[in-house]
Formats: sequence, C-alpha cells, structure tokens
Amino acid sequence: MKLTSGLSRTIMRYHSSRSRPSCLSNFFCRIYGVSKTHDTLILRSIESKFKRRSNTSLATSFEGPVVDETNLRSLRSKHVFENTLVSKSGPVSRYNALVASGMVREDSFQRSIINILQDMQDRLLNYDPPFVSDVRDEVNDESTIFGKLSKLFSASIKNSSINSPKGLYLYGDVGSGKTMLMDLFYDTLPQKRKRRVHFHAFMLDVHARIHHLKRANYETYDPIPPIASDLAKNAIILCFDEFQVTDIADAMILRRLFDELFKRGVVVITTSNRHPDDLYKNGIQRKSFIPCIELIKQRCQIQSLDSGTDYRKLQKETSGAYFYPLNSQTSQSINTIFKMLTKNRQVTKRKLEFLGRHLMVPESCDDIAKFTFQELCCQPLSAADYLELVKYYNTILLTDIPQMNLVLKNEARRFITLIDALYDNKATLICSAETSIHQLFTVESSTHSALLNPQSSTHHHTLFDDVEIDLERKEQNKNSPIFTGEEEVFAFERAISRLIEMQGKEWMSKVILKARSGGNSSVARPTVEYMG
Ligand SMILES: Nc1ncnc2c1ncn2[C@@H]1O[C@H](COP(=O)(O)OP(=O)(O)OP(=O)(O)O)[C@@H](O)[C@H]1O
Repeated sequence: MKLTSGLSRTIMRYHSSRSRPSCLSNFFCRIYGVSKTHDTLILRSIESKFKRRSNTSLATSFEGPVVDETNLRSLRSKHVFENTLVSKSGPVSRYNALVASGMVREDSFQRSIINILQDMQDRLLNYDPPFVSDVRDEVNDESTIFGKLSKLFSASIKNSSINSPKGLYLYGDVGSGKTMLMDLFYDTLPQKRKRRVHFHAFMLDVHARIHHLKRANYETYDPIPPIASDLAKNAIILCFDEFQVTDIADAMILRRLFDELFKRGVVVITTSNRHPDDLYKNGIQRKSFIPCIELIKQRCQIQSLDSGTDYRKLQKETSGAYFYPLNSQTSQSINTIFKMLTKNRQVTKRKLEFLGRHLMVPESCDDIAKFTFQELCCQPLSAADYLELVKYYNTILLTDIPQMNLVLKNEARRFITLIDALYDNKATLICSAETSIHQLFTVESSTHSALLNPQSSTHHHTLFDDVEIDLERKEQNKNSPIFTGEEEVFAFERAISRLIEMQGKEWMSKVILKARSGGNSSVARPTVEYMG
C-alpha cells in the first residue's frame, strides 16, 4: 500500500494537538511544504478558510450566466502575475519575466506561440468592433415585425464583420502550457470587453440561456442570435480553455452560435487537445458540424504546441493525498483525514438545489465534502452538477475509485469532468483508488463494470428538446464510433496529468492563494437544504 508517511505523521500530530488552528497551519506546512516562516497571513487565511461556515442563505434563480468564470481562471497566472515583478506590457514581456524569475522554463515551442499571441494582441489594439444591438431587438420570429427587422439587421452585421482580426486555435499535447500561454495573453489584454472561460462552463451557460429564452418566448423562437448578441456585447474577445465537442447537442448549438458570434465581430482564442479537423470525430450527424470546423479554420489561425513535454509530470514532490490500493488501511486513512478536517464541527447531509436540479452531498462540513465514487460518478450527473459542487466545496474526499476502462466509459467521462471542474477551481482532492494514478485508466475491461450502473442524463434530455434534436435518432446511433471510447481514451491522458499536478506540493500553494483572495466567496450560493 502506498500511504505517504509524511501525511500520516502529520495527521497523528494533528490529533495529538489541542490547538486546532495552529496545528492546521502545521498540517499544511508539512504536507504542502509551506515554509513555517512563510507569510503568516497566508496561514491565517487557510485557517479561516477551514473555519469558515458556508453561506447558505442566498437562493438564486437563473437570470444570466450559470458560472462565474472568474472562479475558473487559472490561479497559476494569478499566482505568477501577482507575485512576480514583471512588466505589464504584453505576453512576451510577461513570459520573459517568468523565465527570468525561474518560475517557468524557457521552451522554444512556447516561445513561438507567445510571439504569435503578442502579434495578435498588437493587432487587436487597433480593432474597432462593430456595433451590437440589444438582445430585445432580436426577436427573430419572422411572423413578427421585430423578426423581419432582425433579419435585415443580421445581414448588416454580416457585412460589418469583414475586418475583424483572426483569432487563434491552439492545440496540442496535454500539459504543454497552452492554458498558461492563453492566460498570459488574456491577462495582458488592455481591452475591457473580454471574457476567459472554461469551455464546459461556457456551454452550460449557453444551454441555460437557450432554455430560459425558449421557455419565455414563442415555439418558433430562435434563441441563438440574441444569445450571440448578448455574448458579443459583453465580450468581443472570447478566450476558451479546452475546446472540445463530445455531444450532439453542443455540436448543433456551436455550429450556429459561432456563425452568429463571428458575424458580430467576436474574436475567438482557444486551447484544445484536438486539431479542428478531429473535433467531434465520429460524432452523430457529424456532417452537420463540418461547417463549424470550416468556420473555425477560416476565423482562427490554427497552431499546434507539440513540445512533447508534459510539465505536470516534471514535478517531483507530491503531497500524498492519493491512497491506493483499496483496503481497510486506505479507507481508514481517508476517514481519519475527514475527521481531522471536520473536527468538532457538525457533519451533515446536504441537498444542493439549482436550475431545477438537485445534488445530494452525503457528508459535508463547511467547504469539505466526502463522497464515494459510486455517489459522484455513477449517477446521472454532468458538468453542470460538478461545477455547482465546486462553488460550495473546496476540498473533496472521494473514496473507492475503481480502475476505469471503456466498459466504464460513462463513469470515466464523469470522473474526468469532475477532475476538470476541481482542477479549474483549484480545489483539493483527497482520494482512495484501486490503482496508482498511472494505472487508473485502462483499455482492458474490468470486473467492476457489472457493479456499476450507467444512466442517462436528464439534463441532456431537456437540452435535446431545446435544440430540437431527435432523440430517437440518437438512440439508433448509439453504436456510432463516438461511443467506442476514442474520446475517453484521449481524455484519460489529460486527467492523469491533472491528477498528478493536483497531488503536487505546488498545488497547495495555489490553494493557499485562492483562500487568500477569498476563494469562492464571490459566487452566489444556490439553495441548500440541510438533511440533518
Ligand atoms: N515552460 C514551463 N515551465 C514550467 N512550468 C510550465 C511551463 N509551461 C507550463 N507549465 C506548467 O505546467 C502545467 C500545465 O500547463 P497548462 O495547464 O498550461 O497545460 P495545457 O497544455 O493547457 O494542458 P491541458 O491540455 O491538460 O489542458 C501548469 O501548471 C503550468 O503552469
């Protein structure tokens, strides 16, 4: 069994201490290698983070974006930019300063991309985007006078977008620095009308807007143009992290949405693990998605970043919060950590309610929650649920993770989505698993498959209705190659890379900085029901 002795020793020390806050400081000092002489404010902020009670009084109904994307920002960039004396003039000077400070290793592949991003930023300085109308002017039901006017208006937008600069589609290997480079670009952009968002969160926002508009308007109402206008009004430069298309609903929405966004002069910068030609590969009705690929290739410069280096795997020190294999000792270790983190405070069962959905949290205390893999990855949950979860919980304990394979691809896909949500929010993951991180995903079938029961997502059924996708046809196509797991195998690599980084000592320093900057406190909390 691989049980990190440093962690267990720290837990023992924690238990033998009477003073919880100072002991907690020691706990983090030891596990995450934070120097004891390190800024005491940081340690105080960790303590207050763990003492903080969750705010449960704010109930929200959907009026706009589902996710506050400021919480999805890369903390590395915050960490790096706020703590290094650097010139604020552009991505190249930022990159130079990071290399000079030793925080980033000089990388010739990254260097060529940062030069491209610098040119792009220079071009954007002179960009005068077209005027975008108000959402309410875009009721495009052609049976109404507004609809007819809207059609005329769309034609005029089309002409005005001709001079918009090309964006960038940056694709390549896992962990090669795509997000870091995009963040350097984004953070140095002087424009205010910009938005940086994880692609999952962006699509959830779009789904929610579609549903909201469809419910409030006519049957024949086309929600895409007004949504595009609203998005363009708020951000003329849109930066997406991890562009990926794995489902038909997203494919059909994107085809139209991108067309409308580009017509409104929006410039898209995105990272992805896939070349545009490989997006939604083997997907149902893929032919209908090809125009979207062509549009991306037309409106974005396509660049690869294939340095062959996964920087996440270069880190040497780990925090030891990943326990394997599954046995009584590992299970006891997880329970001990949970008790330690929640000591003297009430552990409750909770029900999170949002957008007409609910998510059960079996054991929780402040911003710490504990689940089994079965509870979190074998239920019909989606990115929306996991992003909601990380609004509340900054530390997740996840037990009994099985080795995953293509038979368990629904569970694997959910687990990967969960890891993405935790990673993007700089959350802490403490877990117990059947195998080491490197062996967590396999293409072999597993004996566990019979134990787990995949179900379909009700969220997607609603969405298919909203975008008028024929579900019967989807069912007929369930043997389509997209269900062979090719996408999952690809995503496994990214998840492994991220899990490794999340087990590293450097990860905790990011968590500390997040706590220091107030964590998720800016996010409106949805309804929570205490179950006792
Ligand atoms: N040149 C570098 N020197 C040191 N660390 C780096 C360098 N480039 C990237 N990193 C670090 O490696 C990690 C992975 O980088 P990043 O998230 O940007 O990769 P990515 O290509 O976007 O990965 P993915 O495809 O999985 O999303 C981050 O913690 C980042 O700060």
